[in-house]
Amino acid sequence: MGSPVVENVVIIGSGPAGYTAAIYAGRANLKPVVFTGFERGGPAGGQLMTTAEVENFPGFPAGLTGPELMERMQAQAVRWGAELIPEDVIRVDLRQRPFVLQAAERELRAQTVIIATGATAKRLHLPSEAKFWNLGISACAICDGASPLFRGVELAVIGGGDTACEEAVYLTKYGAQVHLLVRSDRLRASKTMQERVLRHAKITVHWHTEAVDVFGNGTLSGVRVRNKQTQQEQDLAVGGLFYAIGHTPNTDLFQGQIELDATGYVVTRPGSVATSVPGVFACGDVQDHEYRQAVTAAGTGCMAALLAERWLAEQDLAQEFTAPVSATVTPAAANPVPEKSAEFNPHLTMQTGSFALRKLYHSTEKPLLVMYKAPSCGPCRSLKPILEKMVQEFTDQMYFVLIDIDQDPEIAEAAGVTGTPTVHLFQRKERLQEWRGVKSKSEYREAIQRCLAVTSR
Ligand SMILES: Cc1cc2nc3c(=O)[nH]c(=O)nc-3n(C[C@H](O)[C@H](O)[C@H](O)COP(=O)(O)OP(=O)(O)OC[C@H]3O[C@@H](n4cnc5c(N)ncnc54)[C@H](O)[C@@H]3O)c2cc1C
Repeated sequence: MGSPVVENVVIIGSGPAGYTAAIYAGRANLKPVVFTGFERGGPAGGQLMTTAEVENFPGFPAGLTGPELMERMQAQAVRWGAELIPEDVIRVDLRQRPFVLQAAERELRAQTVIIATGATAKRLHLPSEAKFWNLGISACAICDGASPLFRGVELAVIGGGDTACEEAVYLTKYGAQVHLLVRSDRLRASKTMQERVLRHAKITVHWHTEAVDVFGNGTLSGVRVRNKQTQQEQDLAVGGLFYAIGHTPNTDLFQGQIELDATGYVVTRPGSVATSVPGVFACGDVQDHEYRQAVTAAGTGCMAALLAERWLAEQDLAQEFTAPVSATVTPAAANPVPEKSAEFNPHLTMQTGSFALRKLYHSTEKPLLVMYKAPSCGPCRSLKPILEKMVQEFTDQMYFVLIDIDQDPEIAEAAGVTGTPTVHLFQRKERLQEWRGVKSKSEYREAIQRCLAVTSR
């Protein structure tokens, strides 16, 4: 047996930093491999998958949505030969060479590693937070704001920076009134953003205010807040609470193997993206607590790929691949679920819309997997092709129905959907399982296999 393949460069993460590194490494004929991430450090595509409008990325004068921008970057990386693996890296060994990276379904060896794992939204850990997580509390207004739970009710956002302000403005589309809870007497957001918030008729800013706990009956019905100056507490009746309180760098994988600073960010050399381990480079938010922008992440992604290329050449380790540049982007699944509901055809495994769901719920004996998504939900965009691909393993043995909660709010409400993505697995009208958020592919697959095993008995 020959020795296993050693990759030139493996990139961990698929935000602006990871995809830019992939574009540059691809153009250098290094055939980069990208672990896009899945669940552990946020969705594939990174933080911009949870934002509605990106208006400051150069080259798009009219702005575009975060998911659109990330789809474009992904397409460009694929065009230059990057191989995308939709898995989380769960372990790395940077002490041996080649470096070893362990993911859910494979182990890779690499001459160079580019860390582009970004950052994850922080939680407050209020006493009753876990009870209402996804039942009224969310860390992503852009993903969950459109859910029926939040329509026409009062909502609260915690935070005083750009994210909090952006989310408060966004939520005014759905909520009756939005309360912005700010710990100090000022907003840290950009001037333009501050003005939009302070002038908005549907936003009330509560200064010197912190959340103490949350309450409700099944779903969230309020938040107890304390005025930090007077120590007085009061209940704010809200049906939704959104956290926008900052991020933690996704570096737990690298603890003890590369130099991290006191807050967990990767330390890179001044003016460079080289880390304390030669051949390992870090780019984007994982090494930047100052700028944290898509364009700076992309800029450092470029630097990481150029330095990786240089390092491979110096060590005489580069293997060049001259694969033809593909003209088109490969869709994630060969037969994606149609986005709009067509006429119901029971012979198709993939279905869309409430009519198909009602029909199949009442008539089929086969396992029925239902995914609820929202148009602006980035994690939904990552999960949908993964489920589509997985469902193809069970073609004709099951059904998969996609519900857009914006188009079919009644059925989402009847199903108790409080955030997206939510996935339900039914068999013979019985709901066997519910998943909120993105889970590992094996979780969905194993549940379907259990269903099919029962059917065949
Ligand atoms: C709500 C919001 C709005 C924003 N709006 C703007 C804006 O308008 N303009 C702007 O310039 N910036 C904006 N930003 C900031 C911008 O999103 C970030 O600066 C940028 O996404 C950072 O890119 P990144 O590639 O470093 O990391 P991220 O975008 O955080 O991507 C990290 C990637 O790493 C992956 N990952 C993590 N752990 C693992 C693992 N163990 N294995 C495999 N993969 C892993 C994740 O899945 C993800 O793909 C916004 C951020 C937020 C939250």
